[in-house]
Amino acid sequence: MLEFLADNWVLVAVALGSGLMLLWPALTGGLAAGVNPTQAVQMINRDKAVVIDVCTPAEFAAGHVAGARNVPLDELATRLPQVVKNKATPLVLVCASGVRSRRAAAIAKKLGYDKAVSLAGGLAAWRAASLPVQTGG
Ligand SMILES: O=S(=O)([O-])[S-]
Repeated sequence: MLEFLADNWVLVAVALGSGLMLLWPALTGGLAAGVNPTQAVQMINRDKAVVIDVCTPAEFAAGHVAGARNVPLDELATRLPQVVKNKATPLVLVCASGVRSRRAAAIAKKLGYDKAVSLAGGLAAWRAASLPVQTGG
């Protein structure tokens, strides 16, 4: 165990870091920071929310929230209305760690998607919560 920690201190540091990032929204407060993975799952299951991954296609192929659609951030404004026609649809925006998805949620709201939220902590938080991740385009 100790040997594992010593050999894999980078992994340990990343795990601690992502743990802190999970806490961060709670500390900084509010929905502006986005929803946590549990809240996102509830939105998906209960409200039939659509998950939009705003990463690049390469990042998306390497791993994404199961069932997510890929609309890279720089194409969001033009492509989102084609991908999700009904603006009343709840959206969960996801990226690697929550920075781009926050911007994406703001863009989606401006486009009229009032129920757009960002997954705080991004795919890292999703993985940390042991939720399903898919690979491939
Ligand atoms: O995915 S990220 O924009 O948070 S680095």
